[in-house]
Amino acid sequence: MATINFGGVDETVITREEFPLAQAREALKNEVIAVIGYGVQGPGQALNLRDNGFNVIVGQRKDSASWEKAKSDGWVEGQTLFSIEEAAERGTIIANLLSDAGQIAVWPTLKARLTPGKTLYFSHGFGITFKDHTSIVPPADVDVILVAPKGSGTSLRRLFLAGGGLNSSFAVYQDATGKAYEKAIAMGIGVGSGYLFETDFQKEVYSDLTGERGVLMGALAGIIEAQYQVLRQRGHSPSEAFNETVEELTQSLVPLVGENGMDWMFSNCSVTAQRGALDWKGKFREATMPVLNELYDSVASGKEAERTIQRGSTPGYRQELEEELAELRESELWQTGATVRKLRSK
Ligand SMILES: NC(=O)c1ccc[n+]([C@@H]2O[C@H](COP(=O)([O-])OP(=O)(O)OC[C@H]3O[C@@H](n4cnc5c(N)ncnc54)[C@H](O)[C@@H]3O)[C@@H](O)[C@H]2O)c1
Ligand SMILES: CC(C)(O)[C@@H](O)C(=O)O
Ligand SMILES: [Mg+2]
Ligand SMILES: [Mg+2]
Repeated sequence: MATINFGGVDETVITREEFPLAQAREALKNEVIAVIGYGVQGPGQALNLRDNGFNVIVGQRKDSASWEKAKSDGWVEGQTLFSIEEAAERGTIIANLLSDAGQIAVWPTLKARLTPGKTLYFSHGFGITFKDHTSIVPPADVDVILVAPKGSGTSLRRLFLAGGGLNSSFAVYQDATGKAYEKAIAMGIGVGSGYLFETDFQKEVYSDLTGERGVLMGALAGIIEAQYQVLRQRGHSPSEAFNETVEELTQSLVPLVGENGMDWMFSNCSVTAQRGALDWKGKFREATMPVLNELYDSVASGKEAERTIQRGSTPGYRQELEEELAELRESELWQTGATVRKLRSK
């Protein structure tokens, strides 16, 4: 644990130096970690845990595409790859990495195998926080912990392979054994996190749902569409509109922000750009603040959870999502993007 000053505010966080991998392995040496679900976060966490030397098994629906993917990632049927029921039976830490809506249908299966002293692990505060909608209420004699990597499972794995890590939040909801806190931190290190910051289940889900619907995904996609449309309507070519909206953002400016902050990116642009961007930044902030507050209210009221569950438990929903993503992919904007990406190396 170290107290670190974040922009003037002290926070207690855990770094990999303070809680090294060897300590995490020692803390979980008697545990069998059953990763249930092999979608996006499942593979990232299971493979990182396995490569970090933990005792890991995977539980997944048989005869699904994810079952085949697990096999091709080296999980062996009957040894490290099982049905959900069998993995939950064998696991002492049950890592519930099913989709948030899918967790509802599978909950009775997991609950029946959560014998005293076991640990229930999540990567989202969704199921527990919105228990009025999910009915996920763990038995009192199990530990309930959370590690939520702040990024895609794909990036978690890629960064791990490159020697880095995604920062994760962690939380303890229920400490039946007195060891829940240590287990949560050890799991955080095991899955390949960068630094770990403490939260609670409600704060995790409120911030996560806001972030992904806001700046990280929803607002990003929306503002890109708006600027592209304005440029196209004002007579600019697809190439010009796309480069000025997306390609430059991803290839030049956001990497500079990631490297050394917003002012660093600004200072690597012309003074003309800096003056204009500083003048317009406030307008964008003020214009989006009401939308972001509306979004937060929608999350906190449970409306977003209700919709996630309602849509996510509708048969054919994955197909519906695929169709919406295909529509995005086939739009002029993103078709232009595909062409621009092909031309990158030419
Ligand atoms: N996707 C990410 O990178 C990411 C990042 C941080 C946290 N999370 C959280 O991690 C958890 C897993 O997310 P994900 O995106 O990997 O999930 P996902 O949508 O990819 O689904 C994971 C697995 O759940 C299975 N599944 C869904 N419904 C099922 C059902 N009824 N019965 C049996 N299996 C079922 C699917 O086959 C799939 O293999 C969620 O709580 C999510 O909020 C995800
Ligand atoms: C990767 C994200 C957006 O951070 C995660 O929250 C998710 O739900 O997939
Ligand atoms: Mg999320
Ligand atoms: Mg997230």
